Amino acid sequence: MASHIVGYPRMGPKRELKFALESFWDGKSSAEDLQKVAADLRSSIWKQMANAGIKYIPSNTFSYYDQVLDTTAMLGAVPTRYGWTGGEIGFDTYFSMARGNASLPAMEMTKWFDTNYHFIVPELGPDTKFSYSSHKAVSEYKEAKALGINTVPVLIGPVSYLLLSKPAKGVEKSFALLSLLGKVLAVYKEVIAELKAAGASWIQFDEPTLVMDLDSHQLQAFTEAYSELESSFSGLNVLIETYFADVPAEAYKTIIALKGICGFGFDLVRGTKTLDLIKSKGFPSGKFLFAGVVDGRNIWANDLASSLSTLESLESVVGKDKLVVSTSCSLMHTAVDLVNETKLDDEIKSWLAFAAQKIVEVNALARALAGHKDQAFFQSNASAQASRKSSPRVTNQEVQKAAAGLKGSDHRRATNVSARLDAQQKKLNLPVLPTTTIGSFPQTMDVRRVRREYKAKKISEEEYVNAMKAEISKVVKLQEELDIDVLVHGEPERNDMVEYFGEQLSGFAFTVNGWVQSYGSRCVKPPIIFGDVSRPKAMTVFWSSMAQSMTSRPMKGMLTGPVTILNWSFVRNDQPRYETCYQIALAIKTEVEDLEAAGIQVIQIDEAALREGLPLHKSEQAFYLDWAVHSFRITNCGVKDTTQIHTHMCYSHFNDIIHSIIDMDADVITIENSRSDEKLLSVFREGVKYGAGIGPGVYDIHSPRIPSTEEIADRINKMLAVLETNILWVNPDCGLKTRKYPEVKPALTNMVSAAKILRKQLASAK
Ligand SMILES: Nc1nc2c(c(=O)[nH]1)N[C@@H](CNc1ccc(C(=O)N[C@@H](CCC(=O)N[C@@H](CCC(=O)N[C@@H](CCC(=O)O)C(=O)O)C(=O)O)C(=O)O)cc1)CN2
Ligand code: MET
Ligand SMILES: [Zn+2]
Repeated sequence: MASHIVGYPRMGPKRELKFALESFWDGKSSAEDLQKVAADLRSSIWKQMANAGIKYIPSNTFSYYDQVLDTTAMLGAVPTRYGWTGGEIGFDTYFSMARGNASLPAMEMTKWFDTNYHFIVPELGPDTKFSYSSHKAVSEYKEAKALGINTVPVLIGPVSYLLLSKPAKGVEKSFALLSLLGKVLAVYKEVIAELKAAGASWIQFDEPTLVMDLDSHQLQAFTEAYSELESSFSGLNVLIETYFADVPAEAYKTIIALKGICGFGFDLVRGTKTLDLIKSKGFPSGKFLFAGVVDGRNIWANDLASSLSTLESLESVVGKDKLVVSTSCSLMHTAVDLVNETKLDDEIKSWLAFAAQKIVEVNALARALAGHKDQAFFQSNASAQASRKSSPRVTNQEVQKAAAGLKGSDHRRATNVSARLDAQQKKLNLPVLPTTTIGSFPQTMDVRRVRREYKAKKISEEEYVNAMKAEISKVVKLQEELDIDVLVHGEPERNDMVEYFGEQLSGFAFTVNGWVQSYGSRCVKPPIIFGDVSRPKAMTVFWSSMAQSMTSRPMKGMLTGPVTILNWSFVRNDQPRYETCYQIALAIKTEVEDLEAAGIQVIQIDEAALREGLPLHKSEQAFYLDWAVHSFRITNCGVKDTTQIHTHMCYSHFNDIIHSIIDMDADVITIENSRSDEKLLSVFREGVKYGAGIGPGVYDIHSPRIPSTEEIADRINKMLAVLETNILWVNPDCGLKTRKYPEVKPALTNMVSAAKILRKQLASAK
């Protein structure tokens, strides 16, 4: 019985890669320094898996930035504007595509399925030339081999690569990306041949798009692609790996019929219906089933007894020697190693398994199936499962009762939105096209240092509060100078918009090193929701009141909404996600009430991750949207008409969920927009009625580029063409925390100037 790992975190147990990358980007270290850190990380991961007894160890799951970008480099599909002229792609071209350079913006980045990981979107067109231009997969394979470890090189499959691409600028939107399949396959054949020559006996193709609702034409592409590659596969074992959801029945039928494929990997944690499919539709004889029973998306210790019984039930379907124990997806979506957690107590620790521990679980399951069950390991796992089920720390009767009491009511504000906006305007007295920002201001080195020193108890609470007060005052003054209408306090006291709230809520635990890559060198440390959630005391009132006292302009209270806290945390798996979400909603509701009572007139409740949590299968989306939108409304349905509720969302791919956004019934929504303006505005052009306030972002905050007054004015004009003047707000795309002041000041100056130019135009047009 064998064991397999789909992929492994590459940032390192203490984010070694992050620091090496950022130091290289800042010109503080050389390319060789960076390569050395990377090689050390890879070798230690491979050895760790080999020592644990894993049979199929992945390689090429390392990346300097992103695995999709690595594939673009492998295929030589560099957009022409980056000026690459051929040859092996080096750091210059690679990081220019990833991050932009002095003269060019970066390529677009978007969410990897329903995770908080972002990939670089390939830009392709009929003229894209493909050539084998990065031999990374082969060199990593050889590197491991030199260490005595025969790995399974992992490639993003050709069909998923194309389905995740977008037509380049200037190419018809309707361009059939799949028409490039033949050209792409020609490069894959070269890669396969070289891997074979280097000694590879297995290759893994990640084809996660197979879990999406694909049409027959898209499914046909899989048949075409893998038939075309079949002759290259002779002498090789090929695994097609899927993850993140159920594989729909049609897709299952399509792939198990493929010839030349030796094994199929399925996510059996999020894909429980796939398990039924395997049992009911059968599994091709003689092929390997890579059964993903260990959760790669979460930090809970596996319920080994339950996994073992799942695996045993599969043995009779696929045959004892053809069943491989695996992870549900790459472990890059979970934290790295529990060993480095010094602040978690032993009880909670016994409930957890990070990537390093999950490897051991996979192997223990494989050995148990082979008749070598480690009784002591299984026993201690069983007692940990039992302690988690019965621990009084998990249950809070009062919270359970309050959450259960929510049923049956849909929690809506009593007055309709236009009447509320009128009532609010009487108090706020804002100009047309009011200006605001999304919340955070630059997190300077100083701000981070003060927070770090306070956490390490190197400075007193008083010193900390004074430093934060000085920072907030600086941010308030700056906004007044810029003449912004609705102010923010800048969020200097927050490490992260989710972790910050997690740290103050009951039912949450947090890690010291539980980092997960979000994009490039940026990581997040998702809090762990282990029990019923409640709010012991006010979380933001102190800071918001302090900030409001510094200005006569309205100061936005700033909260993270329940759906976003849920989606960006490690969530308990012993109750449905919506139940946890309702509990968080009740906790945020009390905070909203406290802010209102403290005299805060505008409260923003961010739901940045609402879109991201949308289930991958259309059939499950309505249910999710229903409880997610309901959770948001619970937080603010009790406020006065005169209290203005804002919300904010990142990522503008929500034309398909616009009715749910309207149903959130916020007074004002600010939305990321500038990287895809036509897309968002088209929804309104197509006649969707929208009566609440709306601020589509007028400039991209992900880039250091400073937008001119003219281009911002131009953007606002485009918005005015489709939206009523009296509902439009002017704001950036998202928070400013990753930017620097020399970028933020001129950008906001230009934003306010643009708003003023348009106000004049509107006034003279009357
Ligand atoms: N949870 C979440 N998901 C999100 C976003 C978000 O804001 N939050 N935004 C979108 C984009 N994703 C992002 C993800 C991470 C970061 C980001 O800036 N991360 C920081 C870490 C943020 C953090 O928690 N920082 C802590 C701890 C910093 C730290 O490690 N300090 C070191 C020293 C190094 C230093 O201070 O720089 C130490 O204490 O030893 C703090 O500032 O308090 C990073 O990787 O650098 C930004 C955007 C989508 N998903
Ligand atoms: N209020 C938050 C901020 O400005 C919202 C960010 S959405 C990722 O940072
Ligand atoms: Zn945002």
